[in-house]
Amino acid sequence: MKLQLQMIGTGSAFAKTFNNNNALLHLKNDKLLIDCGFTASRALMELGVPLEAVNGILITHIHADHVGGLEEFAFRNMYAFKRRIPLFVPASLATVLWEHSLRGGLENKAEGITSLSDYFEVITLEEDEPCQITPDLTIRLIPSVHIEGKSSYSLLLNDKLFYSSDSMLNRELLLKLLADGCRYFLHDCQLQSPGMVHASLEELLELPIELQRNMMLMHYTDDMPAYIGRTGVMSFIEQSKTYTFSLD
Ligand SMILES: O=c1ccn([C@@H]2O[C@@H]3COP(=O)(O)O[C@H]3[C@H]2O)c(=O)[nH]1
Ligand SMILES: [Zn+2]
Ligand SMILES: [Zn+2]
Repeated sequence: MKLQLQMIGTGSAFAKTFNNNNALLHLKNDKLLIDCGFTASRALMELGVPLEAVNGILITHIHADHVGGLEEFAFRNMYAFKRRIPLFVPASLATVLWEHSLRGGLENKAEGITSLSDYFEVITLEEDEPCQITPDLTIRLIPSVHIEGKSSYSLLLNDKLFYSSDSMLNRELLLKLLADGCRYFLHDCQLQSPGMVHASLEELLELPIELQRNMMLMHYTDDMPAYIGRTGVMSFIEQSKTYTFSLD
């Protein structure tokens, strides 16, 4: 299948000239948002995509640039669109997402609203088990190394496209995926070393060239333009542009 992927934002958590690093998948009958940060609804509006067109959301981990927009989606789906859309959440994060992030704004005991399931059709995803999202798209959660002691996940789409979300570099994993036939790698990239909780450009430039050839960089800081031409054969994925990936 041909996957149409549009980054509604490609910025790091604190970027101001780029939106939060969130992706919109334009599927045959669905629009699935991968992560929903605090800039997501404005980014969609600027792209001319009505909030109502998004009929599924997948969350990779609990940082505001990945979940900070969920409250608006919850309220608008409940009160304006009167529907519950699927929310794909890693099983390890389902309780935490409600208890530690969303409950403060969304709980309304007077109306009997006490859980995430009141707003969304919560579908929990298990690690390393492919989940059939649509008839022609599966997504597998791969635990990522991001913040010690906090669960976070990278994604593998149809075994062909790796989407790191937020992760430090895991060279062995990337090499194994490449050997197993993965064709595209979208990786977060901290332009200045050290990468801290992300992969740094310096580390990514040390990967075997056959991996770098298939690598697109995302989750970058505002000074990204100064790095154009300094990423070897790797390219920056551009905010707003729709890319087509062949996942057959
Ligand atoms: O132990 C920590 C925790 C957080 N941070 C910063 O906060 C940001 C949160 O979103 P992010 O995961 O996109 O990027 C993170 C980093 O920029 C960090 O440098 N070290
Ligand atoms: Zn992030
Ligand atoms: Zn993060």
